[in-house]
Amino acid sequence: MELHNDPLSIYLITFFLFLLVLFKLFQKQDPNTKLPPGPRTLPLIGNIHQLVGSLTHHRLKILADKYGPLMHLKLGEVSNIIVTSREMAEEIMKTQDLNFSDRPNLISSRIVSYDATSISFAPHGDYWRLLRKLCTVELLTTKRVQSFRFIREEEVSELIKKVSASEGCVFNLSEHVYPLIYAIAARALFGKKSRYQEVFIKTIKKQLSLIGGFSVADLYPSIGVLQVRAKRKVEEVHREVDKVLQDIIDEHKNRKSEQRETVEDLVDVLLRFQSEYPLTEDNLKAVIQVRNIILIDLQDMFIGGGETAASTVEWTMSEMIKNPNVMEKAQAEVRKVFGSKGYVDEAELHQLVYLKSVIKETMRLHPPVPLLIPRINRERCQINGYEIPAKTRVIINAWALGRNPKYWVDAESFQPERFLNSSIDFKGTNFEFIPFGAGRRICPGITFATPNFELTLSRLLYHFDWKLPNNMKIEELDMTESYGATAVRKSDLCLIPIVYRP
Ligand code: HEM
Repeated sequence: MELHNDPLSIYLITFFLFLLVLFKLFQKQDPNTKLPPGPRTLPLIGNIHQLVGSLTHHRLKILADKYGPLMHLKLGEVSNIIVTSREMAEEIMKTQDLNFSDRPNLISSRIVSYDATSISFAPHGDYWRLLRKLCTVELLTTKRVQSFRFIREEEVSELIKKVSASEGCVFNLSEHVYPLIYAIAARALFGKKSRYQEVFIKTIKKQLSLIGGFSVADLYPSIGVLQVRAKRKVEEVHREVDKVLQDIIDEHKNRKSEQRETVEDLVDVLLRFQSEYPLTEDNLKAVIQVRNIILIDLQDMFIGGGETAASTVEWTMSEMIKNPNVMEKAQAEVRKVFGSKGYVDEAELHQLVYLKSVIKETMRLHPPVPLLIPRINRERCQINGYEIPAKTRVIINAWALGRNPKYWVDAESFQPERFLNSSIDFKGTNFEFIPFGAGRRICPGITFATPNFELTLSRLLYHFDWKLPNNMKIEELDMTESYGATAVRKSDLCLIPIVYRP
């Protein structure tokens, strides 16, 4: 055809071939080509725009349905790998767990965790091992958790009194459950008479709201101005928390022996640990760290123990209201087990097999920390044939795993029966169900959290029948989640209690 002889056509074809060669060359040289698949990135923002519009864990699930269970997303300047299958989660948290045991160096976590010296944010290594050991042999042992039984029983009794006083009226359960769980954590940490309890709760909550979600400064670590601004904001709140923590520690240190309580609180344990810690002169760094251990563990325990357990109580009650047959069965079980005693205590909680399944089912659909805590890999590695460069952020979507129809029959429906006679548990070995994470960095607070929500729920079920207010239909109960580090209910759960009189 004449086209061949037309100079413009020749020019266009040559130009096109040139582009093709360039593209191929670019493809060969680009190390990103072996990254897991993901949506195309835009200059500067990468894939940030794809996360806008709804909650991050929801958006990530939609994207993973399209691009696969190991997906690459560039958020700002930072490469992220999003994990959404049981197999990939196992690869990260079991097979290659050691390599993936570090946490990213986020600006907020650096500041709130005393330059990443908390258990949650410390890099994997000797120092972190020391903190974990402190948890497993001192702070969060079954024996220690049992020693706080009287605190839980007293605090839950207070709640029950308040609910009874509101019989037949609308009772805002959310407004009471959060302070209850915080009060239990605070008493376990500081002892009964801490005048700092309320101010501590307030400042920690302010801090929590700052560290939730993605911060722009963390997405653009090379832009100094952003770092400075973010740092200033977080530091301001952190200074308040630091002051309260220091006051609490000083108060404990200065307490005379007759003022001490019979049961050691966790600050006492930490202080004792400090005095037992071998402090040598040439180990000044360790002295600073030991001070940090005390300060930071208080925060870890408090943040970990508060919001998460309270949201579990709130979601479990919400799901039971939405599924009245489940509520009836759970109530029948609690009333049968404790009927002869006439009250609920911790001694027989292990008998509540059905309620435990209800709690598991709630955590499957509403894991309190839906994206766990991000990790990074120390060394470059391969997963499923894909290349993962060193220091890539890894986000595991526990929320999506819990709703994947590949692992769960009728995945979106609330069926606690699926956990009856099943060995599936949240202890980190079933990677489709990991509300507490898994591997080396699994939550060390499971033993502390469990009696908090089990006792609260069983008493709420034993003493009351529950109704929705204003003739609301169960389909009308709003189940929207709010945005933040933890997936709590967006609207408060308000119900009408009717006292159960056997
Ligand atoms: C329903 C209650 C709770 C849930 C759902 C929960 C969930 C989690 C999750 C998902 C992680 C990250 C695990 C990972 O990276 O694989 C974590 C870590 C952690 N949790 Fe919890 N948690 C709860 C209660 C508690 C309690 C009561 C405490 C302390 C008293 C606590 C202390 C911690 C600490 C210190 C870490 C950091 C562990 C590390 O990085 O080595 N948590 N938790």
